[in-house]
Amino acid sequence: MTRWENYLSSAEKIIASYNGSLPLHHFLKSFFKEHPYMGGRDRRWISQLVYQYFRLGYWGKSLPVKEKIITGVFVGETSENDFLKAIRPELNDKANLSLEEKLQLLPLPLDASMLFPWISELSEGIDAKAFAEALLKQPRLFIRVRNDKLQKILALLEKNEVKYEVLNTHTISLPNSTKIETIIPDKGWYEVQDASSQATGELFRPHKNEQWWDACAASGGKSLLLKDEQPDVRLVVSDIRKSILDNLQQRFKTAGIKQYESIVADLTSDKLPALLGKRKFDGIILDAPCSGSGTWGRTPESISFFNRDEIYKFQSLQQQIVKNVIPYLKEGGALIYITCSVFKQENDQMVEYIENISKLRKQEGGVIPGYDRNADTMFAVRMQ
Ligand SMILES: C[S@@+](CC[C@H](N)C(=O)[O-])C[C@H]1O[C@@H](n2cnc3c(N)ncnc32)[C@H](O)[C@@H]1O
Repeated sequence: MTRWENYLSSAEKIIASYNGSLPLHHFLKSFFKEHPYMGGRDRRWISQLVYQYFRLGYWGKSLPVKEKIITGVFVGETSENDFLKAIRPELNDKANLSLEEKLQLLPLPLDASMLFPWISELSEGIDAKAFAEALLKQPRLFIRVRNDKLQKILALLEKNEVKYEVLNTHTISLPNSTKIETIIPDKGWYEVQDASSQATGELFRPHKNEQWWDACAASGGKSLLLKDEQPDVRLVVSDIRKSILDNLQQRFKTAGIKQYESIVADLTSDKLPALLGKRKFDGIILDAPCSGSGTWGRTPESISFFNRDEIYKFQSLQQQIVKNVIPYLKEGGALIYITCSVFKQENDQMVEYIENISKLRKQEGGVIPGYDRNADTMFAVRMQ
């Protein structure tokens, strides 16, 4: 067997044994631990083959796994590569064709609903074809520039010959494989944060001395965005998981942010008043637990294992959380409702729900498409 046939056979084995219960990158990690003779290059290629297989979603279920892997590499890679050269040279010769042209050459037709079978559930404003086809490609890595370090960061990227793109004064798009932490040693200069996630911050607009609550803070991506916009907000962060708030603490320390209060809280619990007392906030960021369907370009295995009923489980959790959180908003205060979902049940229908149960009205926002720049697709609205 050649090296390339070995890669293909390992990828087939991994796909046959993977059942979706662990994230694929964890599963691959333990697979490679059990096969320590595989070097870095082997691991990269095998992982890529497995990911390209899952990027095709429901397409080609009747084909042998091997054929689906080869097709995944053919449609997903934009240039000639050693794998196709060795395994299917006639496809390698066509690797530079456009996606449209490549789709004409496939053994079976491929449309958006095969790549993403829940097209009818998409939020208003999402271009279904563009969204689904973007799933074929690995998303980019994005950083948010902090402390006016744009020029210094660009100089380092150029020195390291990284092909970057500056999207705006604080967002840089980078190849996914960029080892950013070795290129920019000072972690205070930037945050790794998806371009669409960065864009949610445009809705915050905090003022000096205001009191804000990041209610599902996790490791603090949105809180850091808020504090960088207005360092003088008084901030409360909470999450149901203590461990993730420990990560937040570490991240805040690195970013030089000291003033904030951290609370472990289950937002579905009736114990919330005991934790928050009579406080009222000028702004609440509710980055709700959700399906994560807007980020499946990074975890394409999710498409093969997702069950549609889960959308409604998330919607019901979001309704419960929203109902408990809104009473803590001051009269005239702003609720920033965010998800990284593309489903209308978690987005548009939640806005309707909030308007039905409260005096809050949507002021601005909606879907933040990521498919035009190889980023996640998110949803963010400002309600007041
Ligand atoms: C989308 S993530 C938040 C991401 C974060 N805002 C950021 O920018 O990095 C949602 C968070 O909600 C938390 N969560 C889930 N269920 C919860 C609940 N019942 N009460 C409070 N937090 C919850 C999860 O632990 C998770 O960290």
